[in-house]
Order: sequence, then structure tokens, then C-alpha cells
Amino acid sequence: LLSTMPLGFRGDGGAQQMEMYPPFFRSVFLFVMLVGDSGVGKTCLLVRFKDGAFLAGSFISTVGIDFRNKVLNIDALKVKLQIWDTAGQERFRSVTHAYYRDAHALLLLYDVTNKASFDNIKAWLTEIHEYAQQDVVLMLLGNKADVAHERVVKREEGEKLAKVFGVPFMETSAKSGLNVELAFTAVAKELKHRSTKEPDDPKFQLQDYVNKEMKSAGCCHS
Ligand SMILES: Nc1nc2c(ncn2[C@@H]2O[C@H](COP(=O)(O)OP(=O)(O)OP(=O)(O)O)[C@@H](O)[C@H]2O)c(=O)[nH]1
Repeated sequence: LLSTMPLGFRGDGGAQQMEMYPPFFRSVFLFVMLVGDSGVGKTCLLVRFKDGAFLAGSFISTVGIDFRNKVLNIDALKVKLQIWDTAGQERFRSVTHAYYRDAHALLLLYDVTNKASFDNIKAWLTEIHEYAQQDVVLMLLGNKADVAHERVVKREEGEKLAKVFGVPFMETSAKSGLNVELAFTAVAKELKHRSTKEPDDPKFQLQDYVNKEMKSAGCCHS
């Protein structure tokens, strides 16, 4: 029963509520939403994270929205992620708009082999600004980093765009698994920090955290 108890993260309410329980009973429920153009790999990223597998073969576009749950342990806290996989196709936009407001974190994807999906990031950020909560945790992901020969967006271009908009960034691959777990863990950590931090605690720096984790895994970043 206790493990299914949703504890809010927004505002002081969530933090106060968390203090009511000893550490081993603590559990929080977070909503993470995947957004980006059709075909960038949102469903594959989620399947890789949830099942550790890659969905090879024909591409089946998501209709409207799909949900999956996964539990993470973040610093001895049980974090239950409900992940919303949205349809990238324009015709489902009105359905997905309705979900932004309740999302705690957004993973915004483009495809490094598709320039249009990268160029559309600005439009996605405008949409996020319009529909999501102001304090939503946001991270930009350049997906399909495993594809060397068809790459048209350099990692540096992704980093530059992310810097311009002040958004944390890294490249991922649903196919190889590169940084997939890290993307979800990082946003969960940021939300956990916000919820439990004392007034004098230093701010959690999401970009620093992912850079450090990638470095210790021997992975790719400048
Ligand atoms: N090489 C490679 N292919 C990928 C990767 N991620 C996804 N794909 C392929 O890209 C295609 C689209 O993937 P999806 O996950 O269905 O894309 P989506 O963003 O969910 O698309 P919508 O549901 O239409 O919004 C599929 O053919 C996948 O096999 C990746 O990291 N690397």
C-alpha cells in the first residue's frame, strides 16, 4: 500500500508530505513525457529503457499517446516513473497538448540523421513554453547516435542549440542503449533534488551530472 502512495513533487506540498515517512517508506510518482517529431525514436527509447530491447523492423507510428511504468531507485528513494510516449505526427497534437500540464519532466528528441527534426526543435520549445508548467524539467536528446554514415547533425550542433536555449543535452541511441538509462535517471534525480533539498543545499546541475556520468562511463562529450 505504501509503495503505491503517490507523493507530489510540485511546490512545498510534496516536500512536506515526504517528510512524514521514514526513508525506507519513501516513494514518489513522476510523469515523464517524450516529445519530438514523428520517427525520431521516442517509442524505441522508451522500449529500450523499459525492456532493455531495441524495436527493430518496420516503423509503427504511435497513435495519440501510450504509457509505460518503470521504478528507479534514486539515492535510496523509490521513484516510480510513468512515461508518456506521445505521437509525433501533427494530427495528434491536440491530444498531446492536454498532457503537458501534468508532466514533471520532458525529454525532447530529435534524430541526428534527420535535419528537419533538428530544425523543428525551436518549434517544439515554443510549444513546450506554451503548454507545459514553467518549472518542468527539460532535456534535449539527439537520438540515433549509433548511425555514423547517415548522420547530418553533429553533436556540437546539438550542444550549441541546447546552450542557446539553456537546456541540458546529450546524445542517445535506442539501438545501442547509449545514455538511455542516464536520460531518465538524470531527470528523476533533478526532480528528487528539488523536492528534498534544504534551502542552503547547492542547486543540482543536470548538465554537470550527465557529463560526469558519461565521462565515468568512458562516453562521448566535450
Ligand atoms: N539506428 C537507430 N534507429 C532507431 C533508433 N531509435 C529509433 N530508431 C528507428 O526509427 C524508427 C522510428 O522509431 P519510433 O520509436 O517508432 O519513432 P517515434 O518517435 O516514436 O515516432 P512516432 O510514434 O510517429 O512519433 C524505427 O524504424 C526505429 O527502428 C536509434 O537509436 N537508432
